[in-house]
Amino acid sequence: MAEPLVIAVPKGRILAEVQPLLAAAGVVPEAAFFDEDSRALRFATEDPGIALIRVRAFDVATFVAHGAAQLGIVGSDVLGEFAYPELYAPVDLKIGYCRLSVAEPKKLAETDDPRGWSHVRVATKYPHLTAEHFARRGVQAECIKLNGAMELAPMLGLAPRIVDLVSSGRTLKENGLVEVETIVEVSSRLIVNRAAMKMRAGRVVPLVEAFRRAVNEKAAA
Ligand SMILES: Nc1ncnc2c1ncn2[C@@H]1O[C@H](COP(=O)(O)OP(=O)(O)OP(=O)(O)O)[C@@H](O)[C@H]1O
Ligand SMILES: O=P(O)(O)OC[C@H]1O[C@H](OP(=O)(O)OP(=O)(O)O)[C@H](O)[C@@H]1O
Repeated sequence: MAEPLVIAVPKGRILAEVQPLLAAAGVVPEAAFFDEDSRALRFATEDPGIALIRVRAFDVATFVAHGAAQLGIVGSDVLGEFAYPELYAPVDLKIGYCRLSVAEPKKLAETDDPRGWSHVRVATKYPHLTAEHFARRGVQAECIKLNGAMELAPMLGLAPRIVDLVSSGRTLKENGLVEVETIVEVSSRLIVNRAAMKMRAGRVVPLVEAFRRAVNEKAAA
């Protein structure tokens, strides 16, 4: 029998929204998959032809781009940051809604005018998307790469501004920051390795269609 298809799923915040979608697409993982205390990383499903792996959000794209997993679920922020040509993103899963924004301390925003910026120093997990955004605006961006807790950067003098994901705005508010510019709206996507889409079309295409149907049914409900 052929090796099972591997679907890479992010652990952390999107997982709760992914679970009903997997079920609606007919992917039923073993119980340990839903157990946060499980240390396992690879999980069987009811279909011996499909396995799941649970990895960090940024690593989903890497596993799928290199063909170590054939499909994955990942935010469009991560896709934009890496821009892997090996990835095809056929379905917007309509979960994980947020936006990538520029933020700065409330006090600075009172007098600041983003239209006047010629150079900015920002702390971010997204140096490529940030540099692209500012380059389009003719602003030179100096990015300091962090992997989390960007909100600390302005108050500790690491960088006066940050570029981070915003949803409710609560994290910014609780850290004395305000949003001054939206870079891009974000949602999660189903991604597929382009070679797997061709070579294993018989298994991959029906699975992609099952996810597409699951999203449409949820939207219609
Ligand atoms: N506040 C949010 N609301 C909705 N979706 C979000 C939010 N924050 C992040 N996301 C989505 O979830 C994905 C994972 O988020 P994030 O990188 O914050 O997770 P994490 O669990 O901290 O990951 P890691 O620990 O691997 O760095 C993001 O790529 C984005 O697409
Ligand atoms: O506008 P809000 O609703 O407050 O959401 C924004 C926060 O969500 C994300 O972090 P997450 O909670 O995933 O934790 P992280 O710091 O581990 O990335 C993001 O990096 C912000 O910090």
